[in-house]
Parts: sequence; C-alpha cells; structure tokens
Amino acid sequence: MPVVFVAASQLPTPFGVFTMHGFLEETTGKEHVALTFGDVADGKPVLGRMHSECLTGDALFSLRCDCGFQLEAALRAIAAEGRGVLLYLRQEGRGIGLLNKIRAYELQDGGADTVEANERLGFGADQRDYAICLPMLEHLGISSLKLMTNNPRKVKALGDMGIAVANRVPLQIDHNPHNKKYLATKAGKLGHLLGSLHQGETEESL
Ligand SMILES: Nc1nc2c(ncn2[C@@H]2O[C@H](COP(=O)(O)OP(=O)(O)OP(=O)(O)O)[C@@H](O)[C@H]2O)c(=O)[nH]1
Ligand SMILES: [Zn+2]
Repeated sequence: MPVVFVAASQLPTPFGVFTMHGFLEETTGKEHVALTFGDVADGKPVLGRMHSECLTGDALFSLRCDCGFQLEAALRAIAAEGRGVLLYLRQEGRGIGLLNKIRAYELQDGGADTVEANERLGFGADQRDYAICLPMLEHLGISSLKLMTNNPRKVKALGDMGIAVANRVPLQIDHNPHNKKYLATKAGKLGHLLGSLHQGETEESL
C-alpha cells in the first residue's frame, strides 16, 4: 500500500498541543492524518485510536452516531496519558463515501437500519480496509497499541498486519434518542462490544 509521509506540524487543541503528520495514499489520492502526543517511538504500547472519518459526526455535530464524541474522548484520553496516537482515516461512511452515507441515512429515515441501508445500496455493511494504518504506524515508530475501540474487527485487522494490540480500551459514549437504534444495530449486527447492549440483541428488543 503506497502511503507516503508529506509533512508534520504542531496542532494546538483545547486538550493539548499534538503533532500532526500528513500522509498521501498515492493510489487513491486520499490524504490521511496522524496526531501524536509525547514520545510514541520508545517501543512501549501506545494509547491509540484508528478513527474513521465521519464528517457529520466529527465536524457537523450530528447526534445520529457516536463518532464526534469518540473523537473528542480519544484526544482527551491521549493528552491525559501524556502519550498517544490518533490516526484520522479518510474512510467516510465505513468506506462508501459521504454522498452514499447520506443516501444510506435517507433509507434509515424511512426505517432501514444502518446495515440494511448499505445493502440496499449495493454495498457491504462495512467496506473499510485498514491496510493504510501499517505504513503510517511504521513511519511513527509504533509497533504496539493500547487500542481505543469497541470494534473487534479493528483489533483483528491490526493484529493480522503485525501491529500488536496489547489491550483494547472501550470507548463507549452515552446513548441519545437519535443514535440509540444505530448503536443497537452495531452491537447486534456488526459485533461491536457495547456495554449495555449485548451481541445478538436487535434494536427491536431494546
Ligand atoms: N454507511 C454508513 N456509515 C456510517 C453510518 N454511521 C456512521 N458511519 C460511518 O461509520 C464510521 C465509524 O464507524 P463505527 O462503526 O461507528 O465505529 P468503528 O470505527 O467501527 O468502531 P469504534 O472504534 O468502536 O468506534 C465512520 O466512517 C462513519 O462515517 C451509517 O449509518 N452508514
Ligand atoms: Zn459518525
């Protein structure tokens, strides 16, 4: 996977001053970002998050999902630890892109759940490929993570590419009336480990 490092700068945030590393995925032209805090190249497991882009949740305050809240919680946790990494991956809409995600939301407004909506549009439930993480982590000197996620498929994908996941740190956000069904579908159909929701449970049973 040809991913090249382009430039790095400081990124001051309300949580602390991160270093921002920019990468270009040459085959697609996608521009990815890593934020680091402290010394992450000392060989010890690094508190980390692989965050998939969600324009609506990360930047537009959407309550339909948990993305924006997870992004903020992850950056706060990294700054509190004094050391960590967040990869901001341009995989909008679980890999289907922003406009198709809006099409999927339109179907969800009509009653479909997040998986059914993707499938009705001819997509898989989750089209993400995490291969881009490897060259980014290698560039940063990171080989072992304490991974902030509720998604076991992320843990497996990193392990399969040789990045040790020393442990999984749950990153669970409170429900609201708008994201309750979405979170239940993630737990029931996509295998996410969400505390008060059990695998196999469907939104109808809540
Ligand atoms: N296709 C589609 N994508 C969505 C929808 N809601 C959120 N997303 C995208 O899903 C991605 C976030 O994935 P999640 O499944 O919430 O979380 P995750 O990253 O797999 O797992 P965590 O690490 O636990 O957060 C982002 O790219 C969002 O844009 C939806 O209803 N349909
Ligand atoms: Zn989201």
